Amino acid sequence: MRYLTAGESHGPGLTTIIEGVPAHLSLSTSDINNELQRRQGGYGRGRRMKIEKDLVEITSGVRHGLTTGAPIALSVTNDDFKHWTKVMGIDALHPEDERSVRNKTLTRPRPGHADLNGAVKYNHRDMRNVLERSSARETTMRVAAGSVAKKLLKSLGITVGVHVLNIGGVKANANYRDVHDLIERAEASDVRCVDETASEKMKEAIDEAKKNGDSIGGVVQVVVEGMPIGVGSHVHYDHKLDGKLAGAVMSINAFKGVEVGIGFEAANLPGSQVHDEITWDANKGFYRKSNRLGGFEGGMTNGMPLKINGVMKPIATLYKPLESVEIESKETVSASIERSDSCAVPAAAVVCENVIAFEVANAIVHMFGHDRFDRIQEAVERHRTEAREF
Ligand SMILES: Cc1cc2nc3c(=O)[nH]c(=O)nc-3n(C[C@H](O)[C@H](O)[C@H](O)COP(=O)(O)O)c2cc1C
Ligand SMILES: C=C(O[C@@H]1CC(C(=O)O)=C[C@@H](OP(=O)(O)O)[C@H]1O)C(=O)O
Repeated sequence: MRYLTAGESHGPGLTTIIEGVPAHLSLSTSDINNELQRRQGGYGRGRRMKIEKDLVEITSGVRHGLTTGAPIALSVTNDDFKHWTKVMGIDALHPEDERSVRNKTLTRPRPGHADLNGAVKYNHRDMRNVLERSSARETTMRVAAGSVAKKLLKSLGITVGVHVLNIGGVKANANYRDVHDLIERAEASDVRCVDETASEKMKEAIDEAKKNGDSIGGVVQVVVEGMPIGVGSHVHYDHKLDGKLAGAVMSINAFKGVEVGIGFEAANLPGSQVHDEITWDANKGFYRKSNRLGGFEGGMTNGMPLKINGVMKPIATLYKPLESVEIESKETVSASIERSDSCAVPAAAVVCENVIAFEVANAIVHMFGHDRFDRIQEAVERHRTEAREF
């Protein structure tokens, strides 16, 4: 499976086309809308999310509630476009609209954003041409594509959840029974954190950053339970699933690092405290007593829950802006200020969950490869039985 996205932040709307989704998978608009709604929420979001009501339109690839095997095309309207019709118009600029466009022209690049690099690359004197596409508004469609993958995984008994581990240095005590408990508790929290005490402190940290015209980042953790053993590959670098997941996480706006299992902590510990001992039981087959390696060995799943952490840097647009240079006059100035979130970690957690779901589902379709979802279901069940009896 693969997908492309298109759309500008304040343009008419956003689109994705997903190719390779097997036929006969049950899929409804509400499966997608539920995920889109989750992405819009979370403490620390700015005013934009009050303007938008992200609702998907499925325009191909689904009939009578089932996928057909054809490309699935999804679109979401930008409700904010009505305030931007002159600035973001598709037709050639009309002279009487020039003033409105000039008012929104971006010439003071924001450190930490794509503004300057994109402008030099494409020779844009108005960096709005860069901002509009580099904006995380695009993650709406990544979540839409991921929600189709999540539906596929759910139908195979695989559950994906996410929670926030750290916001601005406030760390959560990440105790949960299983992924279902994690989901219930994280979704009940304004910051998607299972630790109620830490949730309150995280909210205070967000308020404090906002008050100071500053921003904060954090760490999110995606957990995937129910994975069959051996998904991914040890034989080709580009089929190693942990590598694919790391790439997917790093491709999210503002994500600067990825950890699998205990991640960077492995550098500080001896092997005896890192590797997960192998054990066997007549009912379960092979399993591990611990899960420090986050469900991966040799680029493949080992049957334990997948645990992937993503690190998000603080939001780049600052209401107390950093120093920059005006690109025409070359004068030292304060960077441009755009309406902004003060912390998007709880929202970005949903993006992280969905991009991971897409890669995991893709690896499953690759391994159990069929055009028909019912055949994939049978093949996964057979594989689970064989693994148990191995
Ligand atoms: C869900 C989400 C919301 C974001 N909201 C904002 C925002 O309101 N303002 C901002 O400057 N950056 C925001 N960002 C981050 C920027 O999009 C990101 O820093 C920018 O695209 C540059 O990419 P890079 O940080 O990966 O280099 C957001 C990111 C995500 C994932
Ligand atoms: C629109 C979304 O997030 C936007 C991401 C974003 C950025 O610079 O990445 C900047 C802000 O855009 P605006 O200036 O229009 O408020 C966020 O609101 C969204 O997540 O749907």
